[in-house]
Amino acid sequence: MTIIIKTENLTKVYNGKFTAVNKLNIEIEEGEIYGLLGPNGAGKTTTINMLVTRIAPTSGSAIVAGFDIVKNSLKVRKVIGVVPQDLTTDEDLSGYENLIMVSKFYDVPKQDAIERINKLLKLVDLQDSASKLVKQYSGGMRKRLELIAGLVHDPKILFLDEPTLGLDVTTRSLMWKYVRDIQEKLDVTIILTSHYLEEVDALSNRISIIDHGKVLVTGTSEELKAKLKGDIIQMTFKTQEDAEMMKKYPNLVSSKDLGPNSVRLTVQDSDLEMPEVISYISNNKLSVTKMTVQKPSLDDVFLEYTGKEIRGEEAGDFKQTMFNMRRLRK
Ligand SMILES: Nc1ncnc2c1ncn2[C@@H]1O[C@H](COP(=O)(O)OP(=O)(O)OP(=O)(O)O)[C@@H](O)[C@H]1O
Repeated sequence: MTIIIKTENLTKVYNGKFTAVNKLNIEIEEGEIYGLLGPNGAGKTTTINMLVTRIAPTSGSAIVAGFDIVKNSLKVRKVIGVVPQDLTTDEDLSGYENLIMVSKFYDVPKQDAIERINKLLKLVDLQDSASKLVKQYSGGMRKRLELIAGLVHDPKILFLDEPTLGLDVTTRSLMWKYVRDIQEKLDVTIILTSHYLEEVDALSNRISIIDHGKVLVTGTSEELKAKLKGDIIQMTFKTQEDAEMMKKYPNLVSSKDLGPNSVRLTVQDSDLEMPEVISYISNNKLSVTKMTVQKPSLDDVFLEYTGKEIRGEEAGDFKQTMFNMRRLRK
């Protein structure tokens, strides 16, 4: 395992008083897709801006592909690609012309550039639209073009800032396929920031959750979910008395009120616990109108570590089982 990015106590203080990134220590492995997750203002963009040498750290250091971000910033810039949140391609040029322009900016020799561009266009299925003007592209095509524009100079590391912001759900998941293909076929390390939890979950080999400029936890999605130790059962009853009675169920890790007549229970393992829960409901003649069982999602992990909720547009992350109480009573 080779570490391609390493930060040591990386710190950014704005205007001499506001610490946006606070002694941040991260290690990113070569070839991985690494997701940086955090609530608004957590310090993600500031961290990325320091790593791509856009802004200088106040203290601490970082090595990117063997180069110090302060002492060797020009060398860092040659080995990284950056795909910012905002669109950068020129609408009045074709996709191909845009990529040629980028290759000139990076001094890529002409023949190498042509070969590389053709390969990249093919990789994201844009080869047939390469000569069209960008203003004729759909939102998804434009994002794909932006993605490969960051790869024309063959960087070792690609920084992707919110790669699917503003795309619909279907186009977004198609984009994930292209990001995965790029990581596999071009052997590039990808650093991803996104506020779509399901995106970070689907793409990243490892995730760091950051808040107040510090790493709170790092691991694979499964490792992070496993840290929560428990599954969640949400129930709504006909009366508040029944909901209160349910909170007395003996095998709980924790319980929480969820509004009128509703509770959220955490149990060690819902698969093992459900028969007991159902017996308890039946023995105590509780009247349940709705029950949902869910394995911990990245949402729950995020909530646990940051105390805040972050929500993508769709919560497709968790296994969910609905129990109809009429069936339970049979
Ligand atoms: N140039 C600046 N001058 C002063 N404060 C700044 C500057 N840039 C960012 N900040 C502050 O630093 C903190 C971290 O900002 P940053 O943009 O890095 O967070 P973020 O995690 O990327 O948030 P978001 O998801 O909202 O983009 C915020 O409180 C922000 O207001």
